Amino acid sequence: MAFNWFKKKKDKTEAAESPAVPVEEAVEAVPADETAEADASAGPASAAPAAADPEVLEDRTQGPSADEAPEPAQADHAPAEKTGKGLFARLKSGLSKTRQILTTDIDDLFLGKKLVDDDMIEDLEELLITADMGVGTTMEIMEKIAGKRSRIAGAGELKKVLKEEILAYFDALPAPAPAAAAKPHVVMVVGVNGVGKTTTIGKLAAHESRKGKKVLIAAADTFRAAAVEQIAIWAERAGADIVRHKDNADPAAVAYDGIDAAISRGTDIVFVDTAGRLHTKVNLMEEIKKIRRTLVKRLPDAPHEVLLVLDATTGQNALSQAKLFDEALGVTGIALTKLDGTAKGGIVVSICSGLNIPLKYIGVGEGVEDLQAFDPEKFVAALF
Ligand SMILES: Nc1nc2c(ncn2[C@@H]2O[C@H](COP(=O)(O)OP(=O)(O)OP(=O)(O)O)[C@@H](O)[C@H]2O)c(=O)[nH]1
Repeated sequence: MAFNWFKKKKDKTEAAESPAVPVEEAVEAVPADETAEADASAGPASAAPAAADPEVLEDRTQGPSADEAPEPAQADHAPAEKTGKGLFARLKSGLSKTRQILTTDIDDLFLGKKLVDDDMIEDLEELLITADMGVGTTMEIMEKIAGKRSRIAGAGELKKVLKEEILAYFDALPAPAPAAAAKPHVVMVVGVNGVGKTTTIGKLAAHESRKGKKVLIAAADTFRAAAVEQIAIWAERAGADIVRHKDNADPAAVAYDGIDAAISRGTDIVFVDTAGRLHTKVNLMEEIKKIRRTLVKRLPDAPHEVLLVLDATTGQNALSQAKLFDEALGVTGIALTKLDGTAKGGIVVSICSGLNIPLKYIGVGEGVEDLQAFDPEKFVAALF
């Protein structure tokens, strides 16, 4: 069976294996103009913590389960949604652009047809690439589907097979390392500018606070003045402490003081915000590495997590960024934001198949409850 996509396979494999995006391009993925003034108004003002649902962000690798967690510290926060259904609805709505491709467009493939034919295989391949599953992953999935084509009668069955294949990638992921039972537990948050680091920290802080944890944020993104203001608002709303210095202070000093304060105050968890952009991008990694070394100086086993924030709308470039940050810092987990703003939600599959780093959180909107612990089953269910 010589399908056209098989003919194209060699070219595509070569394309997939071509050098990744150059380092500088990768760290400069988000044009400065687009995000330079992603100011405080984009943060808590428009995305005030509303839901007091401890399940929203249950981190499957650490701490007590949502059920075991103490009552939220801030009972006055009116829970927007208490049920898993509400969260799932949010997830589903956040993934609607990608679902349009994977559901509606697959339904369309079968218009006037009952069985999978060569044209359909070709069109499906295009759909998966469009959804940003990545060339290599798409080709693997297509091979499996081509092998099962005689058993696939109708769009429903095709989607079922696709779901199974996608889940197989998630199942093959390494189990996240068990969280260190350290106090304070230090999470260093990194990523290029504008991906959503500050916002993600705000959401995580709100979540931890609601679980009754004492949270401190070290505002070490001293490069962008608005970032400190933005994180300060999130901290206040989350009931978290904040350690901040003057604009353009040494970020490593802020990080050090943050850990220092956390130790003396008996803080449970510290989030260290970092800048995503410097005057010279060459120095970016050096500065972040310095922050890491400084954390170690004050607390030898810190940071306990290095959470890399990636923006789903940057597509495959996110993978290049992940490799770069991993080489420099040893990334322990990924938060993938802005899945709601893209039809390229297949990037989740690319990340899980192309990197050996657990995907811990996904962002499907700007609200606190829209940052969710990544759950493969729910994700796939929401996608189709
Ligand atoms: N739609 C949507 N927007 C998001 C999501 N996560 C973050 N954002 C928005 O992305 C924008 C940038 O977020 P920030 O948290 O400021 O990004 P940052 O990485 O801290 O930026 P720098 O400080 O410049 O490095 C803000 O407007 C956020 O509200 C998400 O999951 N969905």
